[in-house]
Amino acid sequence: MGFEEATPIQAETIPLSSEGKDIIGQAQTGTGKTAAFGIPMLEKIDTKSQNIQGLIIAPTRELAIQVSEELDRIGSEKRVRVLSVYGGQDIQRQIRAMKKGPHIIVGTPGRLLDHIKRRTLKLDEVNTLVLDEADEMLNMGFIDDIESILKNVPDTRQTLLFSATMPGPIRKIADRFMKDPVVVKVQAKEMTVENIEQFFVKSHEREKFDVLSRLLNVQSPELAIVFGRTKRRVDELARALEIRGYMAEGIHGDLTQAKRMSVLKKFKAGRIDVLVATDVAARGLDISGVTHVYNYDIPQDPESYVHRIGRTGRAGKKGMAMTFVTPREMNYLRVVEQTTRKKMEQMRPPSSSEALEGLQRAAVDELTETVKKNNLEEYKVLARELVNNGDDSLDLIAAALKILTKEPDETPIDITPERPLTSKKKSYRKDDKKFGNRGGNRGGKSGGGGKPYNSRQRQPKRQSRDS
Ligand SMILES: Nc1ncnc2c1ncn2[C@@H]1O[C@H](COP(=O)(O)OP(=O)(O)OP(=O)(O)O)[C@@H](O)[C@H]1O
Ligand SMILES: [Mg+2]
Repeated sequence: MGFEEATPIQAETIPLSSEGKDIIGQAQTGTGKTAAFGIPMLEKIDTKSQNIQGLIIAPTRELAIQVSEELDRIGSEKRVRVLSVYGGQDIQRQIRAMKKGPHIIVGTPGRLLDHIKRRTLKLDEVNTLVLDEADEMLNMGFIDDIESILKNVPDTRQTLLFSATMPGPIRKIADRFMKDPVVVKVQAKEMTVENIEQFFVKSHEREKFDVLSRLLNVQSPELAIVFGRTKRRVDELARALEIRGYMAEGIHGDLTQAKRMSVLKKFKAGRIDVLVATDVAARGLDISGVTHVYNYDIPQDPESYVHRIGRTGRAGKKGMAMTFVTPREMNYLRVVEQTTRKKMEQMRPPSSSEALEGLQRAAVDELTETVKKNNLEEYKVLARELVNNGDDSLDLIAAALKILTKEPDETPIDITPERPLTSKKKSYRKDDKKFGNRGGNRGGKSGGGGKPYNSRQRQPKRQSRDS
């Protein structure tokens, strides 16, 4: 796969895992945790057997698919069969695939449980279990589902639990499902990746969209993800960006699975370059070329921040993260900073002339790229004619640039305002019930906030992304 050396989390956990130990593994986003649990699991598989020997549970469908693809690649020489099962896909098709004797199953909790109830999934030969993004599954209220699934997995199994964040309540999972786990925490000064430059942009709710447009124009990301708080937000933003001429589409849990997959596919192929998403895309997704992450709405908890911005700056690459914060949410920003132990630098919103300049620079880049490609023969005759006609070549280039420049589109856009997150002081302790607001039927409403960890236990189920 072109890997030259093990990443620290791989170097530390693979030997332990091969000895059969239960492991809680924590390391920053994009540092190869998938292979860290995947390689020893693949090593153990007996390919002569037709039984399922490895089970991986992941919080979202797209992540389940991605993990199964990565394991498939690593295990292809050995001919290990890996199958993903998740909600929104035809269950009969999954049942047929199950009959081909996969060695490893990667699934989302809801669908795994469904198969267990239908008796189409036999887990009694599973010797390795992985909970990827374990803390998120706890947030989403999947712990009872996981418990039910694990009743079907032998107690003698090895259990591995991985995430970039391990908030306190994760202990609950460890106590319930693991045996003397070794905690491996890759030591890092900050919880976020150093290669990601982190900024915040102070902006009033009603100005956010123009600020976003200008930032996109100035920064010209290769691929960008814009995170919004709710599904409605994502729909509105994606449409508004399209109106302004960006190639953008939204992804969230209310779309059909076919749509979710096609949007993601287009994004990976660069046929859209802005993906607007709810937290459904915050965890685990590994998409190369994502250079910028914009938190259009500040995330509701610090872990979500860590994972969202971790969609860029992966495997040693550089990235940039911009978090929009309304004046009333400044408090909240500090809570995030305290958790990540990293200060965000304030960025001034670009002016419209800076935005224009950004677009002009993009035109210059396009022009010089085209010169580099050097297949201009067919145009040189005309070019020579133009120059010989006496027009100044500087004027000619300037005209070409003017035509190439996609001038800023300032079409007025109407985005439904979101209420700001309540400040730490207001919501924490005095009125802890507010945390219950998280989730809601739009996939995470505003409200809630404050202290990140200990308030979690009382939260009701966040809306399922898995159904
Ligand atoms: N040893 C390695 N050397 C180089 N690249 C690697 C190595 N191991 C994994 N990678 C690549 O690094 C990228 C990130 O890996 P992966 O998705 O497993 O990260 P992660 O730690 O699970 O991140 P997240 O916390 O966001 O889920 C992937 O493209 C993966 O193929
Ligand atoms: Mg991962």
